[in-house]
Amino acid sequence: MIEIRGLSKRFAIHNPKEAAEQEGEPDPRQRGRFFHSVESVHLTCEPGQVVGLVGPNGAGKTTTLRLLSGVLKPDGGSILVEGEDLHRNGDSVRRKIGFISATTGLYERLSVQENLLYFARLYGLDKRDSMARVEELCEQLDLGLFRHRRLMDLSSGMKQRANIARAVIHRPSVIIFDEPTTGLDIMSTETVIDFIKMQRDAGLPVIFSTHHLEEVSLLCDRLSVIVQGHTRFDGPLEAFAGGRDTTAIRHRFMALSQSGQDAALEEGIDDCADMA
Ligand SMILES: Nc1ncnc2c1ncn2[C@@H]1O[C@H](COP(=O)(O)OP(=O)(O)OP(=O)(O)O)[C@@H](O)[C@H]1O
Repeated sequence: MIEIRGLSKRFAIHNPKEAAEQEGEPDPRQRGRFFHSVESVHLTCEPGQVVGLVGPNGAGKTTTLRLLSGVLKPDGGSILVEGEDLHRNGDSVRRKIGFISATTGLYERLSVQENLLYFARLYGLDKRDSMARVEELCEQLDLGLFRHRRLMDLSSGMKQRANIARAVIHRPSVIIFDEPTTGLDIMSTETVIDFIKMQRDAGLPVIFSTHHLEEVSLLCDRLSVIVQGHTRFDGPLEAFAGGRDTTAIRHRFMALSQSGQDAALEEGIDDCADMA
């Protein structure tokens, strides 16, 4: 199980004066020398559940997932993974996590198989187990035909599938994927969606961010909506829009995004009354 409570993260602004003088609506998250990327984020994901993390551009999804993966350190709040505090037991918790984002990458000059074997060795898998794991993941992610090609010779969809294989080579017990299907064609998207379902069916908690509400409707048990650094909804998908209808989810999402932005501008934000 993953539990995030009251998470916050701010970044120092390179040029605070110039940023404050920019044209357009001022961003209420810029205060003094800091930009408060994540201000109050809550999220729960049980084993065998898929949680969709959604929000407008710049809402704080990637920052949240990077905090959750241990890549960034929070300024406040807590992250518990299977009852362990990420920032007290960093190494042990990070080993439990399979994380991909736009910045996690592979060695371009190595083949898919060479990359996977390299990362398997880093995680301490023995030779036979590493090979078995590579076979298994190449089959699950439909990479068999490309496993001996160098990364630099692959399309972005194939690279993303190889990237996912790398993220889970060590059999993590928690899956965190940042926009796993962005830029993928229909076939690759299907492969990634099926892979997420496989992880869920194996009893793992899965959190992924997306802009595709059809994926939310198809995959998610719970939804977490972030607007301007604040969680505005965290609960079962059914409670969000009364079902799985994509149009209803879209309407509710649009309304929540607008009211979240208005609330952020007015300051004094209360956490969402919808939270279940
Ligand atoms: N290192 C950083 N320094 C300063 N600001 C940052 C930094 N990282 C993120 N931000 C800001 O924090 C806000 C949230 O960024 P984040 O990437 O988490 O949003 P997001 O919800 O993932 O957006 P998108 O949907 O566009 O990917 C943005 O305004 C971004 O510019």
